[in-house]
Amino acid sequence: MKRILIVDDEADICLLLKNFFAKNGFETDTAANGEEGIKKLKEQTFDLVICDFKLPDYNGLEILQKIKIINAKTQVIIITGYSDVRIAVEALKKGAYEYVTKPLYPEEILMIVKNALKQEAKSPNSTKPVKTSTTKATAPNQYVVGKSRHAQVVQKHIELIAPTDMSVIILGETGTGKEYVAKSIHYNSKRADQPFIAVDCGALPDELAGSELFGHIKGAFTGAINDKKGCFELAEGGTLFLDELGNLSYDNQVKLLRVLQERYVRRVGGAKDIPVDVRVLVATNENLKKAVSEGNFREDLYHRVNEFVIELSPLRERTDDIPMFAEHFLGAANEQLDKQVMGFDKGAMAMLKAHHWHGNLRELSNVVKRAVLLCQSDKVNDDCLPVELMSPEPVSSGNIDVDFNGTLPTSLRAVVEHAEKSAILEVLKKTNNNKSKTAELLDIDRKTLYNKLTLYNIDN
Ligand SMILES: Nc1ncnc2c1ncn2[C@@H]1O[C@H](COP(=O)(O)OP(=O)(O)OP(=O)(O)O)[C@@H](O)[C@H]1O
Repeated sequence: MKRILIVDDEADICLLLKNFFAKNGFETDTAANGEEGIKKLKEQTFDLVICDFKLPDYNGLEILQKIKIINAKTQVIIITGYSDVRIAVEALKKGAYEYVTKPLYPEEILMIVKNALKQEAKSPNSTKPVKTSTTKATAPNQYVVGKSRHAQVVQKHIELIAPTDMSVIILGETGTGKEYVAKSIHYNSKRADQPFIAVDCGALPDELAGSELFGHIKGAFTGAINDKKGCFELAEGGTLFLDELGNLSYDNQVKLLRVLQERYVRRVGGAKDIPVDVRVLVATNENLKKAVSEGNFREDLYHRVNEFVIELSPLRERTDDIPMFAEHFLGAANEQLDKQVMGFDKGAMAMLKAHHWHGNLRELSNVVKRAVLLCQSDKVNDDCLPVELMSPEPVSSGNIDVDFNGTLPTSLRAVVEHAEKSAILEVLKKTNNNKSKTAELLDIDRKTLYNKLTLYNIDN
């Protein structure tokens, strides 16, 4: 029986999840803070941890790091508020399996938990922060090109560059699809039948990076109990995708440059040069050029990998692509959740197009998946979308009408009331007169909202 640890300082959430997972055939335990969770993880083995991002003693990234040190095989799912999506994405980079946003829907977490545990069972090597991808996982028909001009240009570049052996730097914010582009280059190249190996250099601890990339021989360091191939050898004949290249230590940058120039690797502790034929694609969401000028990234390595650049725009700058991706994610979610949601109604699509999407396609995919899960009708409507999507800009006094038509207000109280009424009217408009959502966005309860509607003579 798989074992799950739930770490959350909200006793209700712990209890709800504990009972729900117990009913679904898991053995569960809970901890009210990070320290207690760590203690339990040291004493017992858990297959998976569901952990709140904001604990009284640790934040999600800190606790994630500690969990992975105790047992790198333990899958971690982070619970976060919607506004923390950017930090949650950071957690994914540091080895979390997935993040879920509040409010929690047990069915949604159950699905994620099952997938996480399946993946763990399938890949005995998952102790290593190395992701290997197979043809199946990247079937070209899952790749959406998009219809914006930007997407069309990117596609042209992929087609142009794929058949060559050139190194490519893929630039873009988190979740813009850099790894997808790398896979598309690989599967459109003559190396398509050979391995595609992805390494997240951002998740590689410095002391492990050399061995992960170049391999090691038995006895090279404490813990090197066997000879091990590195990613270059694993990718032989195929493509190696180095994500977050900017995070590689200077020392490993030197070694990497040597491999790229001389086309052989030497395992850590080894004396033999092993020839390698590997195409290297790299991605970064940092400004590598700036890192070079600041002396944090080797200029010679930068020039070596910079044979061609593909830059992916943030989703908010190519809103024409949103409907197509949303439909694609909807199809995937229908399949995964065994649902038959037909599409999005006008209001929901308008909200998707207006949102800022800090987490880009990854965030859109998660939002659509949850919407499909919650959807009770044939189309996704605004009720199924996170309330945060209702107000693309945070409600602030800057948005609120405080104009008294040139006359001076009679009292400070009148100013407050005027601002309050304007804020309520504005949010009601944005939510299509939905009282629950209006109250939620204004952070008041429904009763208070109704009192204020009466006070300010607002129709309801
Ligand atoms: N072209 C595409 N077609 C379909 N889905 C895509 C495409 N590009 C990205 N996605 C979706 O967006 C998610 C994030 O993509 P990907 O991992 O490639 O982004 P990334 O830029 O490499 O992210 P990070 O910087 O965080 O590593 C994918 O899991 C997939 O669901």
